[in-house]
Amino acid sequence: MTMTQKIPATVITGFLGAGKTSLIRNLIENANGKRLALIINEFGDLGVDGEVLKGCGNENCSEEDIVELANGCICCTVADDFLPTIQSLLDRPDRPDHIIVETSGLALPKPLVRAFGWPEVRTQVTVDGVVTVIDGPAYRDGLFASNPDAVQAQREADENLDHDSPLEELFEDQINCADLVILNKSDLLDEPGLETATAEIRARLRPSVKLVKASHGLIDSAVLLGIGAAAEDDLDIRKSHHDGEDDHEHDDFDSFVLELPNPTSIEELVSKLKTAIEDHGILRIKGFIALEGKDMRLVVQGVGNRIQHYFDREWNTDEPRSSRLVVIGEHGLDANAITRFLQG
Ligand SMILES: Nc1nc2c(ncn2[C@@H]2O[C@H](COP(=O)(O)OP(=O)(O)OP(=O)(O)O)[C@@H](O)[C@H]2O)c(=O)[nH]1
Repeated sequence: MTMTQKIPATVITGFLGAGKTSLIRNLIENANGKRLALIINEFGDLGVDGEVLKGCGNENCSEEDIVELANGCICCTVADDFLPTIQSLLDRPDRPDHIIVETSGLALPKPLVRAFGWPEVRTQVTVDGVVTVIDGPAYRDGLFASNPDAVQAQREADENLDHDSPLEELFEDQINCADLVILNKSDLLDEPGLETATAEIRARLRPSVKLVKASHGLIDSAVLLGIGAAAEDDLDIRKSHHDGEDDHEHDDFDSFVLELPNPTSIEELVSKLKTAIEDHGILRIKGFIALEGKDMRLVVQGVGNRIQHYFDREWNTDEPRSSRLVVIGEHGLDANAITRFLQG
């Protein structure tokens, strides 16, 4: 009797805008004939990542193979969202060769990996590897480091406090869970910057964890897939700040969707967005813009103060030509002020 082989699944994690979607897009295009199924979880409900990936139009991964989970962070909705989704992929007559799960940039990977250990899943699927994508320039600029002054002040006020910043905690949870870490956006770091970042990150990883550099998520699929970690079996070595907690919240972060009047100039739009990002400490901004007089849809991607934009396709006749952006930042983001400024 032959045993049915478990389907390998790769969990892709990494902070907002680190390059997870770019990595997956590249993987789809270089899958060497493997049929991939994607489960995409995004913070903010515009579904930008799903749209970008569906835009690939690749036979290794058709639109039906892409499932979007938009009800909040996957780590909090595993039972309601993730498990039924995995089950429905497994019930298909044409099962995928490999499942890729893109978590939202704010998700803790460990609760998701734990879900793969649930009895109904573990007999059929195994976590081939947890891949953590790091935004190189954001790391260099200290986004994930705790603020030493603030920590000292807290320590003096109460020595029992958890001293880490929310961004640092999340970063640590994401790298602690990894089997493979990708230092992405290498093109934006100089050689000494790359060396420093590599050495510092290396020192924080378990010895068995591989660290590779990449630009635009370009990684050989042979490095990415086939790690064979069975991560669901060794959760204990993957330390989390939330170990022992039944539940956790994402209330360190806020997000909202903003509708803009359709702009007439890309340059003006980008300059306004940059001002808003700087004035309000926005971490991530992305969405679709209907530029006046253009039949193409404009995709806007902002990570920190870096903004990219490109036309991806013509507007469909049955969709409203409107301009909508999702805005994400740390808790306390002033949605009203940002909206007033960008709509004005
Ligand atoms: N210069 C440079 N830009 C990159 C690189 N990788 C990704 N980007 C850009 O960074 C932005 C965010 O990339 P995504 O792949 O959408 O990042 P993500 O991690 O999926 O983002 P979220 O799903 O919002 O967390 C896009 O504008 C990308 O084109 C890179 O290696 N170098």
